Amino acid sequence: MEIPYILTRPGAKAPAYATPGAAAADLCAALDKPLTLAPGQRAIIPTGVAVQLPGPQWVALLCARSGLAVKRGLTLSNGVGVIDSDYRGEIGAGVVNLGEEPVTVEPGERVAQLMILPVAQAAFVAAQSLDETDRGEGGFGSTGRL
Ligand SMILES: O=c1ccn([C@H]2C[C@H](O)[C@@H](COP(=O)(O)OP(=O)(O)OP(=O)(O)O)O2)c(=O)[nH]1
Repeated sequence: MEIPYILTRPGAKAPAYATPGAAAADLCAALDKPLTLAPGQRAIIPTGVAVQLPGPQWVALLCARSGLAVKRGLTLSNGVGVIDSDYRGEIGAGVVNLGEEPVTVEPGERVAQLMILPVAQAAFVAAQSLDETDRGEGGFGSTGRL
């Protein structure tokens, strides 16, 4: 499938799959100078990319890059970003430094990855009861640790 995009800032980079067959395309920091986040500090990093999804049956999910998160402590402050199909603005990466050291993001550095997925347009229907399952209401670790 083709996803039209525009670059909204000078120096912005197009979304790009790091390897053929990768599930998500990397987005880069459209910064004009390095940005340093202190431990615990949050920021919105502009990506300089706006996309046009084909319609409401599609969503783009903005996900953390695991290396950045695991090695340097920089992850997405909102967990996963939901990019609605009707959104035409620049995609921003809300980040937080969860580490104990300052983290510097360089201009052009890959900061997040964008995954395109089909999505169900569900109708939520109020009901009197829900059908029974083996799990029932068990959750939050109800099956134990091992
Ligand atoms: O990490 C993100 C998450 C969202 N967005 C953009 C695209 C999305 O379509 C829009 C709104 O996101 P969301 O619905 O999560 O925001 P909200 O906090 O519920 O506010 P809104 O009232 O704008 O829906 O913001 C981003 O650029 N990056």
